[in-house]
Amino acid sequence: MVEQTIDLQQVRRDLHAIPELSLHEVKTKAYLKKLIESLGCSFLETREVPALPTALLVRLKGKNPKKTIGYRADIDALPIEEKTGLPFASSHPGQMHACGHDIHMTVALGILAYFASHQPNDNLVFVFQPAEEEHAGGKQLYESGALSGDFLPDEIYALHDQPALPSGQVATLQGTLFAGTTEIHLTVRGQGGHAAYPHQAKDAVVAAAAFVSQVQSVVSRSVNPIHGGVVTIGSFHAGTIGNVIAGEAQLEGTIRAFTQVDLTMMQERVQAISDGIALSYGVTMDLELEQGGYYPVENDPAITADFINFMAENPDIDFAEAEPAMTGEDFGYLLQKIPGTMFWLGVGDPDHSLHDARLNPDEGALDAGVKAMIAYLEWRMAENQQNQSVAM
Ligand SMILES: CC(=O)N[C@@H](CCC[C@H](N)C(=O)O)C(=O)O
Repeated sequence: MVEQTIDLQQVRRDLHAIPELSLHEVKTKAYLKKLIESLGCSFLETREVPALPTALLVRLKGKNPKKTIGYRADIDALPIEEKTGLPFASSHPGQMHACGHDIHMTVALGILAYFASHQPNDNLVFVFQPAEEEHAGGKQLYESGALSGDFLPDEIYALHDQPALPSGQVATLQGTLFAGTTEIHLTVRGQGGHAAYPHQAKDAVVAAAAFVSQVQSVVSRSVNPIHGGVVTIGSFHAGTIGNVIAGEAQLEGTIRAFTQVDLTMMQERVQAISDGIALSYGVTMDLELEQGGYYPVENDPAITADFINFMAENPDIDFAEAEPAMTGEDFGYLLQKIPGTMFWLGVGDPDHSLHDARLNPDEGALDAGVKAMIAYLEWRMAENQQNQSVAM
């Protein structure tokens, strides 16, 4: 029987009300820090990350540590105007926890609070990571060297909420769970002019529109259909008024695939299309393809087999095998460095997807997620104790 030592629903609502964009998670970090300090735990220490000031690492020293187990929660929000109408909706205009990172943080805090009052056998390191949605905070954190010494986990876990799954359901798979992604940042520069004299201008809207249309052929013509892939342009800004030809257009997008080989090939195709547009439309295409922060999320085979067996065999846990998804996650970068498992936690809102302004996760999932992870970690640590004593 696991008793919650913090009010999960209240914590989630507090965090939901103060969403902050990637690398600006100042209030969020202050909230996390205050709550963690209020636990008054004698075997808890925190580590700051000067290179990534909104990150926070927390270590619980184990009673008889054989391993250090990591648990990561991302803490940033999205530039979306919330449309849930909830009483605890975002108090920050144009910013929303529409990807459920408020849920991620609350589950992490629930696990942390439990082990702060029930000292674990192994060391536990909680990673509150900024900038998952953009700027590859996981990569930045790792490269800063903060996950080192006592704070370097032997294995690491993280969840992502999933509105399409029933509330509280845990789901994952052995192998690649999420795609690798590359952000697209494009500025098209032409020559503005009067709408009536297109021959004297270089229309950035027409060139950018051609780019948007032509990159659709990358997935349909260049990617093996059995492999799958995504090219989405999610943002397109240009022009000021209907009778002026725009001289500049700004586009943002994302390229996704399940393997680095496909991702690299797709990047090359997007680059080639961009070069071709520059030539044929007489514009400058300033194309930036962000590299390396969002690797495919590859679950470690052995650790994930143990995780799946435990979850599937536990009668108190609703477990399902997951299908791979085209979502990206910079936890994929951490999994390249530290073996571990990422899993979905169902939050039962099938009418709204992640990144929807109306997303309203069921809060019952918080308790289920915390209990499932506590049960798993206790079992895992007991196994570690046993295995180490047999080996000695
Ligand atoms: C789970 C989720 O929604 N993650 C984001 C990660 C963004 C990756 C990167 N910034 C990109 O846009 O390619 C997602 O959009 O899948």
